[in-house]
Amino acid sequence: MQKLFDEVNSLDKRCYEEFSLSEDILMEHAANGMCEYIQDNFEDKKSVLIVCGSGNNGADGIALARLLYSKYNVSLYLASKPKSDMAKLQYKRAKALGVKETNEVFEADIIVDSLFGTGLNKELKDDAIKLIDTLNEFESFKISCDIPSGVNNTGHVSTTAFYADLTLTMGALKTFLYTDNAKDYLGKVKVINLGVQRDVYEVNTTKFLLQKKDIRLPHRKQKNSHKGTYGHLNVFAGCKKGAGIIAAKAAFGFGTGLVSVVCHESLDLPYHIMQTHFLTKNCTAIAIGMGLGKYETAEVREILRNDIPKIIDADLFYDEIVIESFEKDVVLTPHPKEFVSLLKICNIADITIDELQADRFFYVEKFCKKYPKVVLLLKGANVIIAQDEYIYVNRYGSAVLSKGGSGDVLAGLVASLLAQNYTPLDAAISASLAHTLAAANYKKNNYSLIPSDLVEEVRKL
Ligand SMILES: NC(=O)C1=CN([C@@H]2O[C@H](COP(=O)(O)OP(=O)(O)OC[C@H]3O[C@@H](n4cnc5c(N)ncnc54)[C@H](OP(=O)(O)O)[C@@H]3O)[C@@H](O)[C@H]2O)[C@@H](O)CC1
Ligand SMILES: Nc1ncnc2c1ncn2[C@@H]1O[C@H](COP(=O)(O)OP(=O)(O)O)[C@@H](O)[C@H]1O
Ligand SMILES: [K+]
Repeated sequence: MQKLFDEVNSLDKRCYEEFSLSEDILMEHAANGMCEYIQDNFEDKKSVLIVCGSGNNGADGIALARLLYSKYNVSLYLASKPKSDMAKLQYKRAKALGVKETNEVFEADIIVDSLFGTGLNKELKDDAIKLIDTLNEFESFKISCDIPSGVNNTGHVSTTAFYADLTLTMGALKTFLYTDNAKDYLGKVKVINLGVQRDVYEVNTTKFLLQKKDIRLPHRKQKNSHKGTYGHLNVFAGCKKGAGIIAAKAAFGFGTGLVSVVCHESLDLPYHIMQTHFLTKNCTAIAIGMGLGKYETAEVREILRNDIPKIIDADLFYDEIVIESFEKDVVLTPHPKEFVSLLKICNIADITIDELQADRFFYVEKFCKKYPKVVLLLKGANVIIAQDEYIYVNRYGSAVLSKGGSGDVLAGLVASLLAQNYTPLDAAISASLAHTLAAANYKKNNYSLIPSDLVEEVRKL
């Protein structure tokens, strides 16, 4: 796991106050980090266009121009006059050296976006939009300094943003880089150390970016075991039975010893999945919500109130009886539309999907503050998993998963680990990683995956 921070100003401040570093030293390291990347990856004399704004993000860019000067063919484009003290100082230094300025942007080998960083505090004006759109048209290798310009400090992109191939972010990873809206703009992300090693710069946090190594697969250590050792999952299937059946198959392939589909009607199930009309006695986890038309409210209420760990999905996010489960061991897996409904049912917020997506972390935190026992897994291009004040982000998913049924597979994977005695939080984290890493292993193309392919890939992890 890597640490995430909502803001890094306080971390910069700590460097000044506790380590006697200065703004100049931090900025020199920021610029030097970018310079080193360019030197390590591009031959001498390549053309580098550095596009700078008026604040310290621009100042980083101007300092970079100085460091690259003479080894590379550097052009500085000032979108606005240097305004911050550091920008003025860096400009004076660059000028003294003779760094070339240009009045027009062009398709250089490398473009560095130093327009706006953490200080983007209002809507982009027309000239900035036009500039960013022009830069985006170029085939150059594009580097964003700190943050792709146009992504704001909640991770929202309201008009446009710079499409980076690489974001060189300063000091530490910022939480808001990992919203769905920012995902297309980031490119690869590397952290640049600012005068001290990253682990010194960073402080304690409750927010983390998941890494592949954080997955815990349900490997079996016990030799003396039987199918019951690995749990009995009950998946409730209602009117849209397919959803429950996909989840059941995914769960079986991910290690659960016994999987039953609970349905009042007779189903045609694969031979290894059992059918039951009511909850089984030895049930160790429940998956409920997917396509759940036919169940009586009283029956569902009773299930939600029992103490068996459960994962709740889909239809139940439109029904306030879901709240019955919030003091129990539960994982909720809404997609954004379902989460908007959940927020409303829970009297937390009455917002649109766009409003949610513009500030995903804020609403997740609001929900978890009110229901600290619940594990919430908010689906999306970047999945957020949260419990109480802890937040984990899974960035490994891709558009290959944008298909009906992908969510049902995820529900099955979470359920499988719950049935095998994982805590709700561990189940959500490892299931989400398995889901996205399996999708990434599907190599045919990025459009043809179907749920059974995904289950196959999960089985090969
Ligand atoms: N602190 C440190 O030690 C270190 C800081 N570092 C670097 O500093 C960056 C933060 O710098 P920052 O705070 O100066 O903000 P920045 O992103 O340059 O933007 C502010 C400028 O943009 C302007 N502006 C804003 N929105 C606008 C809009 N829509 N349209 C037009 N203009 C707009 C705003 O104008 P104003 O609000 O004043 O009118 C102001 O002039 C950070 O991302 C990192 O790269 C690193 O070197 C490491 C050490
Ligand atoms: N562009 C994407 N990038 C990453 N993950 C995605 C993307 N599109 C969809 N997903 C993932 O696919 C799953 C879709 O779930 P959902 O919308 O509930 O589907 P369904 O209910 O049809 O099974 C979620 O886990 C979501 O995070
Ligand atoms: K930038």
